[in-house]
Amino acid sequence: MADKPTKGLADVVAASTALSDIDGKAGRLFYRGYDIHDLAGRTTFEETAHLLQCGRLPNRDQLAAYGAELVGGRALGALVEANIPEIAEKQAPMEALRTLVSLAGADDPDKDAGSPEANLRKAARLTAQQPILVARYHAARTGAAIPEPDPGLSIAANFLLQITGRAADPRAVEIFDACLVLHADHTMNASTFAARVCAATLSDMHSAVVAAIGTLKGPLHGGANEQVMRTLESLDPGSVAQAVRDRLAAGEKIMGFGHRVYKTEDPRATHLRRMSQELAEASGDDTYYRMSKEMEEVVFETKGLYPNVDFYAATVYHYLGVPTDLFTPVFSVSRMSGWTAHVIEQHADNRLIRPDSEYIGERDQKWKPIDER
Ligand SMILES: CC(=O)SCCNC(=O)CCNC(=O)[C@H](O)C(C)(C)COP(=O)(O)OP(=O)(O)OC[C@H]1O[C@@H](n2cnc3c(N)ncnc32)[C@H](O)[C@@H]1OP(=O)(O)O
Ligand SMILES: O=C([O-])CC(=O)C(=O)O
Repeated sequence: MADKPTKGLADVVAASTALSDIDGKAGRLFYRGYDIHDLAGRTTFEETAHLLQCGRLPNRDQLAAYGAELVGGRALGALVEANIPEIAEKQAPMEALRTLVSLAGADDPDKDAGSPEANLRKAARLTAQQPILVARYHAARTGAAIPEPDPGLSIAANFLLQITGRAADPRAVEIFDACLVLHADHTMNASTFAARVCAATLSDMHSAVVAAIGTLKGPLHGGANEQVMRTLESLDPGSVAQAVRDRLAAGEKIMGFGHRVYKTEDPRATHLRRMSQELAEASGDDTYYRMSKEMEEVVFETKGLYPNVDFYAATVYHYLGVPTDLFTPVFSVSRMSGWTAHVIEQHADNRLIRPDSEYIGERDQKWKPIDER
């Protein structure tokens, strides 16, 4: 007989990884041994993606080569191009991305290859294409003319350009770039685990990240950042504390709070809170930031819960001009770098992931013909 399961696999070690590490008690996060506090604001998203996918922080030559690969990888394939308009009309953003990335698998020049070299090329292309897919989806549904990707711009600068239609100011680009760095990888979170389960059957990288996108979408995971903004929009700025207390008393969860691993402040939230405050003050209307601070105080006072990465990311994206329903797609733009690195790592030392289950159903049932049931 199987052991009792741990509900939600809490504390179960499901994989070995050299990609990221969390100290949940101390509130620390590391990518390949580098403290997130040393990376955020000092290392670009491109450098971070190289660190995760290629194993080291790049020197100038390596970064130039990887950057050129990313710029070259931005071009979308024919099948994706042909289907963007209809998908934008019929699917919500995360559903659309799930479909478009699946189609991108059919367009990929390495689609029939699973070698380590092909996986690295696919990882770069997927990382390059994800922001373009979000922007092209948004343009198709709004009918807006979208600037062409600018080969001279970083992923962060190009994304803000394509989403808002104008060149973002350099500080906004720095902040958005740091957001991408902060969201890039996070040990065995649900979407990464989904990607690794898929990859461990020796399925291909596109299939694995499609599983991950579908998993990130849920409001208990990446979908929480959109819900945080919806909550802020639903509250009266004058009665935030009482409304949050009422919701908690009614047994509701407040999105953007709590975490399976962190028992103290999520180190990413420390950066995002600061960025949210800076952007709020620069915008001349800090209402949502002040409401967020009040929510944070009440949730801590009432439940002892800290904000997670999704809480202040919501107002940061809002102040940067990202539409609310694209917040989770923005998360996927960053996490694509981590998912693909995990697929590479899984394929490099693979064993099928197949846990056991505890049977809790009926036993010794007596079969009857259909007319006697
Ligand atoms: C990128 C990310 O994925 S970060 C997480 C994003 N998700 C969210 O912000 C959604 C809100 N938060 C949650 O639902 C949870 O805290 C999770 C999913 C993040 C972690 O879940 P778990 O580790 O399974 O904790 P679980 O949901 O069992 O919560 C434990 C207790 O804290 C409470 N709790 C946890 N989070 C919250 C919350 N946000 N608001 C109110 N109560 C909460 C639960 O109700 C539960 O209380 P109980 O023991 O009295 O029943
Ligand atoms: O680790 C988790 O469970 C969720 C999370 O914070 C992330 O994926 O960034």
